[in-house]
Order: sequence, then structure tokens, then C-alpha cells
Amino acid sequence: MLTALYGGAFDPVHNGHLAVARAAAAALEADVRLLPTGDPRHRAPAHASGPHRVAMLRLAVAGSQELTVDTREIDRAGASYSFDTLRELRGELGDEAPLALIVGADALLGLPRWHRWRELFGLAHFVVAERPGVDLDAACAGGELGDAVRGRWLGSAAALRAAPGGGLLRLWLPLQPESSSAVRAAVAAGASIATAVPPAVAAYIAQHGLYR
Ligand SMILES: Nc1ncnc2c1ncn2[C@@H]1O[C@H](COP(=O)(O)OP(=O)(O)OP(=O)(O)O)[C@@H](O)[C@H]1O
Ligand SMILES: O=C(O)c1ccc[n+]([C@@H]2O[C@H](COP(=O)([O-])O)[C@@H](O)[C@H]2O)c1
Repeated sequence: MLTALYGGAFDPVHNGHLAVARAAAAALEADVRLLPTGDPRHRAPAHASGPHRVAMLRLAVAGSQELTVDTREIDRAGASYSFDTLRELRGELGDEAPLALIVGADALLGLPRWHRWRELFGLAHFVVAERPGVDLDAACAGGELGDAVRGRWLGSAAALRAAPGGGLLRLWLPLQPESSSAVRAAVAAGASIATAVPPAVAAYIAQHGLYR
């Protein structure tokens, strides 16, 4: 069984995240673990606390067989480096089990700034979802990222499952317009977020007065 980790701030989780996670679960026949960051060093701290973000994720995946929430980066002290998380998972799953990290195209573009980024290909595959405003092909055509990903693109989920890591796979789904920053801005402006997040998440945000 392929294990797929989908990391992010999830501040809050939105329908775009869920569409990507569900598409990955279906296309890869994988268990997808949504992994909220605890202490990210690459961006400002999240607006909502770890426990609030975990609670919203749990509401969002309630009733789903294939999506779960992995709180290890919230529970762990210190920086939330993907390298450490993937190495820990590798220790749990063994060297041969296929393991993938799901990222949006904007996150893949920032990969050369990640901690020990070149070593990540030795630990897992990358599964990449397109995102509005990001030209993935252009970004992967040259530079450090282009050099690193050249020759790694795989054509199928079966090819991904056949190796423990080191490949990249494009995840095909319609472009998802949502972003957490737009959700936060809408809440702060008193606008509706009903089309951007699941009803239970919207209710949680209102009940706890988040993002005002
Ligand atoms: N609409 C989307 N389509 C595709 N990928 C997405 C989308 N929203 C988020 N992602 C991806 O999900 C992961 C986690 O994203 P994150 O939790 O930072 O959400 P965000 O919407 O980008 O937040 P913010 O607006 O605060 O930057 C990243 O890999 C990101 O690229
Ligand atoms: O390990 C790193 O240095 C690193 C740097 C940037 C992003 N990441 C991971 O990438 C995932 C998406 O993060 P973000 O902020 O780009 O949405 C999340 O799991 C982060 O922990 C990881």
C-alpha cells in the first residue's frame, strides 16, 4: 500500500486541499495523511493554533475512509522539516514501502529552499497538483529545480507504487481556486466562506471566533 503525506499549514483546511487529497487517494489508491505543520521555518507561524487546525482537519475528513490526520509535526518539538518527518516515516514503513509527499505546484517551486531538499528524493516520491497562477512546466524547465526533477517524471500511479521513492507524478484534477489566505481574509471582512470550506469547518471557525 502506498502511503501519501499531504503537508501544509491548513490554516484553515479548505475545499481545494480536500479536492487534491481525494484525487490523490483515488488516483494513487493510497491512504492520504493530512499533516499539519507544527513549527514551520519557511513561513510565518499559522494564525490558528495547532489544536484548532487539527480539529478543523478532523471535521473535514470525518466519515472518509481514505483520508486521515497525522499530527506528528504538531506533537513534535522543534522545526517541522519534511526531511525529519519523511525519515521518521521511512523508519516506520521500512526501506521498500512506496511513500509519497503531495504538494501543490507553488510548494514544488519553493523546493530548493527546503531543508536538505536534494535528499528528499531518496526518501519519497513527489505527487504534484497544479495550482492557479503557477506555470509548472516553465518552473521545471531549468534552474536548480529543473536539474533536480529531470528524468524523474513518472507516467502512472503504478510506476509510483513500484518504487519506494525518487519519482514525480502529476496529479490530474481541475484547478482549485481556494486558498487559506483568501478564507482568512473573507472571515476578517465578514464575508461568507460557505463555498470555500466544508460546513462543519465554517461552523467551527464561527464558533471559536477564528481569523476575525
Ligand atoms: N487550491 C489549491 N490547489 C492545489 N494545491 C493547493 C491548493 N491550496 C493549497 N494547495 C497545496 O496544499 C499544500 C498546503 O497548503 P497550505 O496549507 O499552505 O494552504 P494555502 O491555501 O496555500 O495557504 P495560504 O493561502 O495561507 O498560503 C501546499 O502544497 C499547497 O501548494
Ligand atoms: O522541510 C522544509 O524545509 C520545508 C519547507 C517548505 C515547505 N515544507 C513543507 O511543504 C508542505 C507545504 O508547505 P507550504 O507552506 O508550502 O504550504 C508542508 O508540509 C511543509 O512542512 C517543508
